[in-house]
Amino acid sequence: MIDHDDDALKLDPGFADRFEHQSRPPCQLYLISPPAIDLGFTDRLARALDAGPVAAFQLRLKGLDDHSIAKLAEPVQRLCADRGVAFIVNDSVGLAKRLGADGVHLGQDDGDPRDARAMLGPDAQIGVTCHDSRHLAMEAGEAGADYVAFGAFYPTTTKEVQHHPEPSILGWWTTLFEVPCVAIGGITPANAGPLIEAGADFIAVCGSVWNAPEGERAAVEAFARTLNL
Ligand SMILES: Cc1ncc(COP(=O)(O)OP(=O)(O)O)c(N)n1
Ligand SMILES: Cc1ncsc1CCOP(=O)(O)O
Ligand SMILES: [Mg+2]
Repeated sequence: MIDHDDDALKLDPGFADRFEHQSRPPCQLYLISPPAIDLGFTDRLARALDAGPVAAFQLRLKGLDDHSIAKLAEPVQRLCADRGVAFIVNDSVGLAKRLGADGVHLGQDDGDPRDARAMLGPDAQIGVTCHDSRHLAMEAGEAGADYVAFGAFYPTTTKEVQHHPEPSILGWWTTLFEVPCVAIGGITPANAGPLIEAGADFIAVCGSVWNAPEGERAAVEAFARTLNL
């Protein structure tokens, strides 16, 4: 078992087998939906996805029940599928299953990744929020997460946050583990550099794309330049 003291960082032997020995693919963009959308959102999403490489899109609609989200999801999911972008559902394993999504993102109160795996199967992408905690990240890795997410690195108005990791947590993770890590929270084309250099496998972004004064197309183009894509 993992020692519950972050400073001790003791790993079980099985998990240690997943130590990193190879170079990693370049950092990619993970786009998160605005907290609320309407049926016209697909035009904006198409502009964003056509502006540069986007590895994954997360449907994160807070305050709606699964049935309402399912109705909004259908054209969004089709658009992602047409462009080869992984479609990830936030919070709800049941909704991810119902929609046949590519994966689900789980916060610390959104359920156990092992239960999600049992419901969604081996091919599902399961991500887990780990805030600023090495311990939570190792727990998520042990539980079979496909990525761990650290944040919020920068001030954000998209979500009330209590944890602010240093970029060095990304380097620590990538030095030790193969499971990809996602950096999130207030990331813009202008401030993403230190997170990419520290080792983020993905940068997850919301407000800097959907609230960009110059529009979502220009924002994704700017991220593509920052990422050298
Ligand atoms: C990629 C990614 N990282 C973190 C989160 C936050 O998840 P959670 O802590 O469950 O908070 P809500 O997003 O549900 O408000 C995320 N959604 N995606
Ligand atoms: C969902 C979430 N989890 C931690 S910060 C955050 C908000 C990300 O949105 P933004 O890119 O606008 O800060
Ligand atoms: Mg959540």
